[in-house]
Amino acid sequence: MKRIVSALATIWRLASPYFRSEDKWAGGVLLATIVAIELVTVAIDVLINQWRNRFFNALQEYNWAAFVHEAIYFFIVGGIFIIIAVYQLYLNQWLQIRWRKWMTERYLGEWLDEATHYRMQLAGDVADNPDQRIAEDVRIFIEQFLTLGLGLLNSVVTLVSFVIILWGLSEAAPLHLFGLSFNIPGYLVWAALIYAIIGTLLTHLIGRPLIGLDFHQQRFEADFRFNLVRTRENSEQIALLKGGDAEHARLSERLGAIIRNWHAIMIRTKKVTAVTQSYGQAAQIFPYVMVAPAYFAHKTQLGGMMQAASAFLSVQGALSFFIGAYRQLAEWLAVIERLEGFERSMAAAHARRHGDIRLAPQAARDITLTDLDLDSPAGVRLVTAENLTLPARQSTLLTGPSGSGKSTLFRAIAGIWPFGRGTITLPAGTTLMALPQRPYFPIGTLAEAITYPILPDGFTRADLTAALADVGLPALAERLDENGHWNQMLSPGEQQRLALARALLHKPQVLLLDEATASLDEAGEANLYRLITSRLPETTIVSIGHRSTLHAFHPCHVAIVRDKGGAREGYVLAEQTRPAPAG
Ligand SMILES: Nc1ncnc2c1ncn2[C@@H]1O[C@H](COP(=O)(O)OP(=O)(O)OP(=O)(O)O)[C@@H](O)[C@H]1O
Repeated sequence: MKRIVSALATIWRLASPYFRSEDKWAGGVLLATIVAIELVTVAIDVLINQWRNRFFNALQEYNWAAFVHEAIYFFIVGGIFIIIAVYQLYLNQWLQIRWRKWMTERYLGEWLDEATHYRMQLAGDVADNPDQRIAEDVRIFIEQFLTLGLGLLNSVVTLVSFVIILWGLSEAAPLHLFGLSFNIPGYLVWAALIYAIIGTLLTHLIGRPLIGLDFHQQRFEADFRFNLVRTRENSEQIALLKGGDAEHARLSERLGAIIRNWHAIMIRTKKVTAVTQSYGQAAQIFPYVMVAPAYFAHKTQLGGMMQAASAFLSVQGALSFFIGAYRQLAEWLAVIERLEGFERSMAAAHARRHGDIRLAPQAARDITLTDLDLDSPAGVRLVTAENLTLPARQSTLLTGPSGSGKSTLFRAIAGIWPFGRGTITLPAGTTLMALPQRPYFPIGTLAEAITYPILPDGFTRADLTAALADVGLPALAERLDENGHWNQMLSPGEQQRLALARALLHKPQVLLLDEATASLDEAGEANLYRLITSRLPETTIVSIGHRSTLHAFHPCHVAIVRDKGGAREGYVLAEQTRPAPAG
C-alpha cells in the first residue's frame, strides 16, 4: 500500500508540472476532451448493452420491424462510436507530442544548464544514461500515462455502470440450479468478481518474474546500443589497431546477454499467455453457463441472456484491467523510477554547482586564486594555491607533472569543478573560453563548428574566412556551408587550428589553452602563439603545455610542484617568473 501511495505521489510529481506550465491551457483542454470522449465511449457501451437485449428479443420473436429498427439504431450508435474513437486517438497523439516537447525541453534545459550534465557525470551518478532518460523514458512515461490512465478510468466507469446493470439482471435472471431458484442478490456480479480475482492472482503469480526480466532486457539493449555507438565513435582507433574481431567478440557477448534474457522472457511469456488466453476464452462462455439454467427454466429471454453475458464480460473485463495492463504497468513503473532518479540527480548536481569554491567577480582584470584547494571527486586533495595572481592581458604558462591537476585548475577557473574550497576572483562580467587538446565541434556546417557556441549569424562571412586564413586553413573557407562530423573529418592539428580560429572570432577576455596546440609542430605552434598574442592583446591567456619552447611566448610561468612541506599529499602552485612591473 505504501508503495502504491509513493508511486502515485511520484506520478503526480512528474506529471503535474506540465499542467501548470505555459502550455497548461492547450494540454488541459486536450486532456479534458480525451477524458470526456472516454466517458462517452463507456456510455455508448451501456447503450449497446441495452440494445443487445432488444435486438436478440426481436430475433427470438421473429419481429422483422423491431429487427430493422434495432439494426438502424446500431448503425447510428456504432457510427458515432467510430467518429469519436478516431478523434480520441488523434487528440491523444496531439497531447502526447505537446507534452513530450515541453517535458523534453525542460529536461534539456535543466541538464544543460550551468554544466549540470558534466557534474552529474563527475559524480558518477546513478542516472548514467541521460540520453535514454530524455529520449525514451519521457516518451514512454507520457504514452503510458495516457494509455493506462484512460484504461483505468474506462475500467472504473465501466465497472460502476455495468455492475448496476448486472445487479439488475441478476434479479431478472435468478440463479436456477437443479430446478431450484436461489435468490442471491447480484450473483452475476459476485461471479464476475471471483472470476477476475482468480485470473488476476494466477497471472500475477506466473507473470511476476517478467518485471525483472523486462528491466534486464532494457538494460542489455541499452548496453548493446551504447557499445555500438562507442565502436562507431572510435572507428579510426579500432581500424588502426585492427580491433574489428575484438569488437565483434565484445558486441556478440552483449548480444548474447540480450538473447539469453529474451529466451527467459519467451518461456515466461508462454506460461502467462497460456493463463491469460485460457482465462479470456473461458470468459466467453462462463456467463452463458451462469445464466443458461435461468434461460432454460424460461425465467429470462434470449435478449436478457445476451445482455447479461455482455454485461458480465464488461464487468469482468474492467476488473481484469491489471491482467491486461500487467506488463505495461511494470514497464511504466520502471520508467517512473528512472525519471525520478534523473530529476533527483539533476537537482543534486545543480545544488553543488561550485561546491565550496567561490567564484567572485571583481573590478580588477587579474585572476586571483586565494586559499584554493582542489580535490578529486573522491575527496583527495589534488592541488593547492594559497595566493596566486594570473595577471591581466598577459600570457601565463602553467606546467607540472601529468595528473597534478593542471586541467582541473582550468575547470575550476571556468566554474565547472565543484570539488574543493577557496576563492577564485575573475573580472566582473568576463568572457572566458577554454580550448582543450581535443576540441569539440558539433555535427553541422563548418561555419557552425567554428563559431560554436553561438550561431554563425553573429559574424560576417569575411570574418570567418579571415580567421581560417589566419590559422593556416585558408582552403576550408570554401567549405563553410558543408555539413559534417568535423571531429572525424579533420586531423588533430587542423582541429586545433580551427579551435584557435574560434578564439580569434570570439575574442574572449580570458583564454585557457589546455595543450591546445600540442598536435602542431613547433614552428606551427610558434606562429599561432604569435598570432593570438598580437590579435588578442586584451586577453588574459593561460596555457598548459609541456614543450619548453612555449616559455618564449609566456612572460609569466607558474609551476605545479609536489607539496613537500604540506601536511597532506598533493601539489601546490608555485609562481616561478613574472615580468617586472612597467615603469
Ligand atoms: N572526472 C574525474 N574523475 C575522477 N578523477 C579525475 C577526474 N578528472 C580528473 N581526475 C583526476 O584528477 C587528477 C588531475 O587530473 P588533471 O586532468 O587535472 O591532470 P593534469 O595535470 O591536467 O594531467 P595531464 O598533464 O596528464 O593532462 C588525476 O589524477 C585524474 O585522474
